[in-house]
Amino acid sequence: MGRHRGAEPHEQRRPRGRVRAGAVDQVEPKTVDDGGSSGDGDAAGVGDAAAAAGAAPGDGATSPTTAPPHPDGSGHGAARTAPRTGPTPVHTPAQPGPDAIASARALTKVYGAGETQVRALDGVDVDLARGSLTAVMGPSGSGKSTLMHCLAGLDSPTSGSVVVDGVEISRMSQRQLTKLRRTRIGFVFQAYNLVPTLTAAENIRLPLDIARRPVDKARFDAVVRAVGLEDRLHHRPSELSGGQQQRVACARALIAEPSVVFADEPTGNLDSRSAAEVLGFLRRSVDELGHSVVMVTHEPSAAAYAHRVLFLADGRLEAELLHPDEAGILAAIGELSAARERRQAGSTGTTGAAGTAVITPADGDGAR
Ligand SMILES: Nc1ncnc2c1ncn2[C@@H]1O[C@H](COP(=O)(O)OP(=O)(O)OP(=O)(O)O)[C@@H](O)[C@H]1O
Repeated sequence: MGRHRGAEPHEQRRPRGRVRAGAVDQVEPKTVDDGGSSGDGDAAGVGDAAAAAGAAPGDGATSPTTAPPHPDGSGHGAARTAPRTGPTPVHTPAQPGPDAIASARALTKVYGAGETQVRALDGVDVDLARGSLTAVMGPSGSGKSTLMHCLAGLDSPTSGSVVVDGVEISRMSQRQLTKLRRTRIGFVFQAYNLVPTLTAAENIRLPLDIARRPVDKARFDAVVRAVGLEDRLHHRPSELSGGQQQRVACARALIAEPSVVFADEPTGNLDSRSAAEVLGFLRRSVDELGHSVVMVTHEPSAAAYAHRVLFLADGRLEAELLHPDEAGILAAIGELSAARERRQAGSTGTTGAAGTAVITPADGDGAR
């Protein structure tokens, strides 16, 4: 996946400080079996419709503003006053507070059994703030998608609890989870998952149509305006660029006013300009429309749009970074990776490169 070099998301102020990461003991074997995983097809109320191929960027569509206004941690445009810090351990209270839109406690997910067993999540405690954009990063196989799927009710945890908007979902039946996803959760996937035979407007309305809920015209117009698709509403996905298709998917995720939107690599298929448009929209949907968004990404430039970045490694929450910018995220990835290498070298008794690793996105730690 190429790196995005879109519009600078915000004023850059590089965080400083040392990593005080939590323990990450070892790399688990990465084995894929059929764990009855995610994606039961109704996530966005549209099944798993094949995405139309993204067309070239720069097609003249109305572009949403590309830069988030104030990614300062306050989330609502206040002047940044707090000094920035580097990544720090994640301290999660015993009970989720009212500000949490989604929470996990002791969240564990084990796939398979015996020698092929994989502990994809290993006791994750986290609160995701209401009215905030949270990015989840980590090396490939660290458990990002599994965490998102468990939080979104797409996958069932092996143990632990998940609360979404005040409702405990980890022991819900499939029927209850389906209803929850339709009513409280919005999804944006890397592959757009638009229905190719429907127009943009019909795709946006689909979750409401499936739920047999009326379309509030004012809400529809506001969402369409926010994603800048007023002049593309009657086009089918194949007539839209990749960025436009993903903006349709974002509008579809938001039309039903979900409690929280989960976005899995939403810019993974996009060029830098389209990525900036989509990320700018996701950020504005939080800052201006009051939504809550959780986004899995490998891209430091994408994570820089978030209020908070969570770093996963080996199924555990390793650290978090508040008030992130791209340089600070890159620095954090390097520090966390070096700390892991030091721990591994310590546990195996080897010496040498530990502590000297320089990790770039292309190295696959935090970015593919
Ligand atoms: N259905 C499954 N069956 C068996 N193992 C699985 C399954 N789904 C995920 N895993 C394993 O769980 C671990 C975490 O996977 P997950 O997809 O959550 O990681 P990720 O951080 O999202 O990775 P990537 O960045 O590569 O998408 C990996 O070792 C993966 O191989």
